[in-house]
Amino acid sequence: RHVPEYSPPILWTFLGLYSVLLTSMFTYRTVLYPRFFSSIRHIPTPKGAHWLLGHFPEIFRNPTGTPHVKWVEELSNNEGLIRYIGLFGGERIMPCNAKTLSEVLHHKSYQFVKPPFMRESIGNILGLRGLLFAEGDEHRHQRKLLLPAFSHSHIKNLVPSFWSISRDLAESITSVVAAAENGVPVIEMGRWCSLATLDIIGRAGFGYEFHALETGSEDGESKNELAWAYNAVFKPTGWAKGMHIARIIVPGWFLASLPLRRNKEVRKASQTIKRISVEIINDKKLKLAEKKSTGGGDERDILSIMLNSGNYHGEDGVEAMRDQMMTFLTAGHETTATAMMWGLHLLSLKENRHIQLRLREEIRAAFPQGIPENVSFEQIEALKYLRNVTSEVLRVYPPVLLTARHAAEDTTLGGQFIPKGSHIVLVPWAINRSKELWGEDAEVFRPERWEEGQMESNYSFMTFLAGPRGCIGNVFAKVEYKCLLAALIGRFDFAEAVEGRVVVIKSGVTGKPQDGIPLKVSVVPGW
Ligand code: HEM
Repeated sequence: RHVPEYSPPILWTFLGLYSVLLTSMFTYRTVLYPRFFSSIRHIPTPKGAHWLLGHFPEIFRNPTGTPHVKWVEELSNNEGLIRYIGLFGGERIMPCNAKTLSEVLHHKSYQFVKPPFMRESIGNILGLRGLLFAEGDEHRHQRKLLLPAFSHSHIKNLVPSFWSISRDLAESITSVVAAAENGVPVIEMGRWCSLATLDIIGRAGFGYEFHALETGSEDGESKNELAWAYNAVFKPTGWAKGMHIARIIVPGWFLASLPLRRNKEVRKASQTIKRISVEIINDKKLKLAEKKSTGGGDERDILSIMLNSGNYHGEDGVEAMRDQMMTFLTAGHETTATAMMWGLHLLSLKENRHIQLRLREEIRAAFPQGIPENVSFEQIEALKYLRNVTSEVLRVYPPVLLTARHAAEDTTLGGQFIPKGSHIVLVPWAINRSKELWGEDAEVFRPERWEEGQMESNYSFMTFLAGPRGCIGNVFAKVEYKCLLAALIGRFDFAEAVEGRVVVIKSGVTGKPQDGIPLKVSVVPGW
């Protein structure tokens, strides 16, 4: 006022003050708060966090989950919680003993909810109104309704479907091997496994035939629209990681609206999955009406249960059922296909050759007449080595490497105060490979450990998580997996296409091997 020639215009004053304020806030949030003020700063934190980028560079450089395995080891006296720092001071809490895991997964499972970023990133594919994203009473209600589709007695009835598709898979691969002109062919098995698990969830989950295997060409490509859509979404690319980082700075809705090729692909895939889900619902309605008119029986697949419950009315009901179908289609097929990829990879390694041979011996001894037309639940369950191999693959390579939760209210974990809004990271990969829980050879693929009853508690094996929000398809998946593996290992020998190839995990919704699983496949005569 007194010396106007030295006073900046009001706009500059405002912008200057605003910049000072923003810089102070940013410095406080990213540098000062996590070090000096955060109420969770005393939780053991791995060394080496960058002042601005936290542990992010280490997470970014390494395959998903591997820094977490190291931290669990380094901070072994951590009282069940480890804190690490993401980009710009974002704190993450990782529960890592039975007590804290049981609190998050069991006793307080509705206080630790699915975080908003998960809805934004995968909701469009996994169905926002389905079981995976439902919370509180809505979740309890949906889970109770759907449980009969996963009861022991129902899973037993599904074994013939699991087996017949496993046989179809073996026959398809046999044709590819037979058509090969130059010796032992190299086949990318991942695509084939994905087609088989899609057919299984179609038939066993919804009473619907996708015919994905039938339309598979020699390289495992399928003309099936749904198989295409899932392949587009789940193919392991660096994109998922890139989007994850970008989401820290830019809102998810904005990223999704950018005119990028990947966004267009995902949008098209999501529309295809939605359209086909509605077609299946309409088809099922007709079938159920026909059955009712002929006095037909009580169907227990996921879709029939929903339709018969009387809970889903009108257009809104169709939308809710469609989302549920998307949840089961996605959660129930890519996970098992990923586990199959790792299983075949592990068994094809030279150092695991004896395991593959012993497994084949067990399968052939149980079915000496050759690949059977049908098998029963009891026959599959009687194969003890198959059970050990399956459990060990699922331990060493859990398809869901890590997942997240968000504290919906102020709460505690292991006696430590956890403020509302805290980010929780659950890392099956790190728990399943913890030396404290599994011994010095935790990283080694050794099926025999399951005979020794080595599992310390239900919280040592986190592949399916646990508690009310653990995988509802746990038993379904294990039996399905055993059928697929038995049919393939019974008939074929698998060897690495390139001996000693380093297989890198690419993490998307599931942690898949980058570049798939190309294997030398040959038929072992006599089965
Ligand atoms: C090897 C195969 C499988 C693995 C490793 C697996 C793993 C998991 C994991 C880790 C979760 C918890 C995710 C989270 O809360 O963040 C989950 C949830 C779920 N899974 Fe699976 N899954 C498999 C197969 C299946 C199958 C075959 C089905 C269905 C037929 C299925 C259906 C579901 C559903 C509906 C949920 C949500 C449960 C809830 O929130 O109540 N999964 N699965």
